[in-house]
Amino acid sequence: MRVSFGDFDTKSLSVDFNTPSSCLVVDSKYQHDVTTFKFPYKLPQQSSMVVKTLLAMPRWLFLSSKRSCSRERQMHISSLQQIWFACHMRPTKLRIIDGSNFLTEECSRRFCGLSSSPLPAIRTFQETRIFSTNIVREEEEEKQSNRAAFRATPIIPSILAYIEKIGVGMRPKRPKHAKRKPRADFGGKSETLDEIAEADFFAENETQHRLQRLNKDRDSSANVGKGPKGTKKSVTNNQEGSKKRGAFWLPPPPFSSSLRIDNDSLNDSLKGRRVIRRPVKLLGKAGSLHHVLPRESKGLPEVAIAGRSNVGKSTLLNALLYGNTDENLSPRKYQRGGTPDTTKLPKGIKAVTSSKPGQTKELTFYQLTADVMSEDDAHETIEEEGKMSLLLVDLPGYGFAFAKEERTIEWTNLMHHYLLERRSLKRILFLLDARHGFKKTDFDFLGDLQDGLMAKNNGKKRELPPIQIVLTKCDLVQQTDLARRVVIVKKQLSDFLIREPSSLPVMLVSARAGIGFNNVRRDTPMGGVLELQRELAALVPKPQTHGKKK
Ligand SMILES: Nc1nc2c(ncn2[C@@H]2O[C@H](COP(=O)(O)OP(=O)(O)OP(=O)(O)O)[C@@H](O)[C@H]2O)c(=O)[nH]1
Ligand SMILES: [Mg+2]
Repeated sequence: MRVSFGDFDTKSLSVDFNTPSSCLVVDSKYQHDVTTFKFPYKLPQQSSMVVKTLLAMPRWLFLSSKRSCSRERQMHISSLQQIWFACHMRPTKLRIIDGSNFLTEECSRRFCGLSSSPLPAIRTFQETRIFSTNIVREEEEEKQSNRAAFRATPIIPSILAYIEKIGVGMRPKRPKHAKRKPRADFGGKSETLDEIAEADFFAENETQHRLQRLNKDRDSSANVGKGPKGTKKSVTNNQEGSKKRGAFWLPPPPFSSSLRIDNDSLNDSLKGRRVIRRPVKLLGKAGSLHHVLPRESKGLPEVAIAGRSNVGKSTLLNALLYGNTDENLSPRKYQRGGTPDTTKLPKGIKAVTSSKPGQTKELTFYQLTADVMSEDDAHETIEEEGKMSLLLVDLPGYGFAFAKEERTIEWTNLMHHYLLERRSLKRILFLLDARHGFKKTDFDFLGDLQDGLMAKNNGKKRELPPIQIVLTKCDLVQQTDLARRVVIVKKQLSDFLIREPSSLPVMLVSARAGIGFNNVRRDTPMGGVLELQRELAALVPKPQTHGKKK
């Protein structure tokens, strides 16, 4: 009996399949090729050579796969299974194993009880089957113990309170007959300090605009607008206005489209200034080391969004740039989940997202710029005082992707080069699916980066930019589980990194369009995106303002 570790591509077909084997382990990254292109479509026209090799195929086929494989992928697998049965003289057992541990010599030991010595130990089919039953049991036990360990993780009250405050994650179900909590009154007293500040901001902002309009319409000498009486009345009206809007939120510059900075908590150098956002600019794309990356600039900090394929990188990028709204939602829903940001999207400037892993195949650079203008006392813009810019970089994913292997190698090399060499890179947002946390591929990726850094260092001290963990798809996880996940992820990261991990907080987001509002909490439309915007805005250098107004 022999074990073959097959790639299933044409080259290894000739190598592996010419020697009859009893077990074949297939790497999941080739499944796409196998099932879509090679077998189902080419088989009828194939020469007898392929049929011969198929007949010589093993009795056991191990297809590695994600547990939650997509329907499309399940169909591929089942079509392969049918062909397998059709072409095989003997019944073949097909098992789908978790994609994280395969194609290693270890795999042969674990699944078939074969040694990894040059010639695998001879075992009968029967023995292998018995062994594999044990393994199924072991796997099940391992899963259960993992689940138990997760449940046993303590929930830290401050983390849970933060999660509830920003409104991400699924809230615990209300018992059937329990009383519904009264809804927050947006115009009235808000729950947190931030919300009060935001409510005041909108109320005041609108008052000022209204007064400006009034002033223009009427005679400029009229006593309208600045009197305490007039202001009071307008504020009440505006509170009703913000009530109608359904929700309010205040993205920091440069994420906001038009903002007058009156708030004391913001940087002093911006106080009394107006920030006007320009349309997002696509600075460039690069898919391999042969392509030229956009030039680095001193005052232009960069933030890279990295993570496994399909973890939600591009969706998060769009949410950061444009808010997590969806124009396709019905007007009512749009209004409810909407944001004050009315930036019109220029064509081609939104990152393409897909449920199929491997959608983004190039590093894509999006530049966000906002002009800082000074204003006179009547709130009329006078002159430009500077710019605030940030570069957000959408990276392709690692792990399984629907793409040719050469292509994935190219983009992985480029990603490593970019992350290790780029000096203006100020932060790596390391995205993890909140349902799964760290997976083996994540550690592999981080490990490769650390190795690359050590090899490059040659005695000189250079470090990776701070890595900030962002848990995505939080809308699919219970809030208590999110709190546990934060604790586990933090510990895993500090255990893994050679250096001390940065003290940056773990961010929680739910970036899917329209989601943060309807599914999560009525008064927080952003599903954690706003918090991340605030975190990133702190990286942007404030312009040196030299206006008349100080
Ligand atoms: N429920 C939910 N789904 C999300 C969220 N973020 C992303 N998704 C979905 O996840 C899928 C993948 O999203 P992408 O943004 O394309 O993922 P990616 O990491 O850019 O993937 P690649 O470009 O292939 O590396 C899409 O179907 C999104 O709608 C989220 O916060 N909640
Ligand atoms: Mg993408």
